[in-house]
Amino acid sequence: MTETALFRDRDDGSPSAGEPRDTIVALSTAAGRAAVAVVRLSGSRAGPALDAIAGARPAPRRASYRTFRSPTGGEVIDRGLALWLPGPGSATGEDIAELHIHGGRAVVAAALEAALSVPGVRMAEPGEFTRRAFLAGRMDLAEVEGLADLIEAETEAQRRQALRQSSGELSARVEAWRERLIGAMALLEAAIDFSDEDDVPAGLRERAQEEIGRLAQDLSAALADTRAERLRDGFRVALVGPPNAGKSSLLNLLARREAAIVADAPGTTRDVIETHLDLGGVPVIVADTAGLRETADAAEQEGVRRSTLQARAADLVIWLEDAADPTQPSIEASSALWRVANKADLAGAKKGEADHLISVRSGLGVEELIAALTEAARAGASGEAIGLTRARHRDALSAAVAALRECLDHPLPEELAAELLRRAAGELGRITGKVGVEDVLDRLFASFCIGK
Ligand SMILES: Nc1nc2c(c(=O)[nH]1)N(C=O)[C@@H](CNc1ccc(C(=O)N[C@@H](CCC(=O)O)C(=O)O)cc1)CN2
Ligand SMILES: Nc1nc2c(ncn2[C@@H]2O[C@H](COP(=O)(O)OP(=O)(O)OP(=O)(O)O)[C@@H](O)[C@H]2O)c(=O)[nH]1
Ligand SMILES: [Mg+2]
Repeated sequence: MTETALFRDRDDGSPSAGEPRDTIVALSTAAGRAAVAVVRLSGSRAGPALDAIAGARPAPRRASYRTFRSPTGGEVIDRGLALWLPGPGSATGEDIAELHIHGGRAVVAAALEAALSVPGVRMAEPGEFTRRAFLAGRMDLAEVEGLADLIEAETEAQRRQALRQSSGELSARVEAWRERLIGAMALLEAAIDFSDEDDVPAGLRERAQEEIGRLAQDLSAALADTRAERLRDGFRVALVGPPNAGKSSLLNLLARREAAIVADAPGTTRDVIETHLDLGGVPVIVADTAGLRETADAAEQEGVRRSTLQARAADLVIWLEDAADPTQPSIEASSALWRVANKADLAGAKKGEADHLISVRSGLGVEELIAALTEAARAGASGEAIGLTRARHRDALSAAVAALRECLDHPLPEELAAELLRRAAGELGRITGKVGVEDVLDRLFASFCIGK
């Protein structure tokens, strides 16, 4: 039997409850009726459980067709494929057993019950398989986050980014920065060591300072590039403008369904209505909002307030106006704003100062608008280098940059400068989870599905 090096069992052979060395089991495929379901076990009892349920362990990493039986009553539960993936070369680093069964609710329940009847096996908590992979050193924190994003990915560009992060690309980039920091620290320490002597190698301190300057620049550039985070969270577009311009009609056209109520009367929309699009692999969140106007109606006032908030939070504001009745944008947009004139089909319609002239009714100009939106979303949400995908990464990097700037802004003694570099290196270490991250871990793993 394989014991993992990390968690040894008690003398009586049974692991104690609540400790990581418990063997865990969960349904790893989605809950509910399905063609096939996978029940997965990880830990030192995974092998004995497989023996008890499937008769014997198949050869490692070879699917084998078995009859699965209840270890207590011997009743046949189902016939399916068994997998035996001994540690440490498994996803969790521990012994893993998998039962690939038919995905009916009762079959899954019986298979879980069979696994739980084996001593030392308990239900897994959300993310616990992945937590074990992290604890076994098989994945670092940024990779785990990438894996969480991979499971959440809804578009191609998101999937590619998450796969790259889960494969260690962000970690490697952060690690390269950290190594350069350590290099600069070594220069400073050499300067300290030589400071009592006459033959101080020339320019140690200067070389360190130059490298700190370059690092501060590179880290600041990475911090300023928000594209990866936008790809993860979605590129936000707000439809705002005067009442009755056709904002809800445009939203419905983009969503290809009647998501928002359209009516002849101005002031129809009050709540913000969001729809999720996939434009060229980038997730785009389009928000329809209440038409902007002075009003005595309290609900509509609140709608107008929410419109302005949406405009402020958006990566792109589409100011939709009636082509026969142009209105200057009266909104504060923190990013790009396009003027789009709608109802080109009506007499008296002019493009005027608008960037686009469209008709939701006839479809005129809509294709071009969607092409422009796709381009904007692509430009705003995907880059070549793997970027920071979470606020957590940004916070750590900002703190590192602040420490470096302090080094650059004041002529500090080497000892103090080295201390600041150590702090910066520690901040970078938080991204990959080398440094104090317990609270982060609990939150992150709780966000996983059970069985992952
Ligand atoms: N059925 C099934 N499919 C799955 C998973 C799983 O756990 N079960 N995974 C769950 O996440 C992913 C695959 N993850 C895996 C990660 C490592 C190893 C593994 O055994 N690695 C060894 C040996 C590699 C080899 O021999 O080629 C190693 O890296 O040393 C297997 C699966 C996606 N698909
Ligand atoms: N002729 C014409 N009418 C349109 C066009 N687009 C929308 N409409 C009509 O304009 C009216 C208002 O459309 P909505 O989509 O509800 O306008 P809105 O901007 O969401 O209005 P509020 O929610 O009140 O701010 C409806 O009667 C639509 O059918 C268009 O391209 N041409
Ligand atoms: Mg509307």
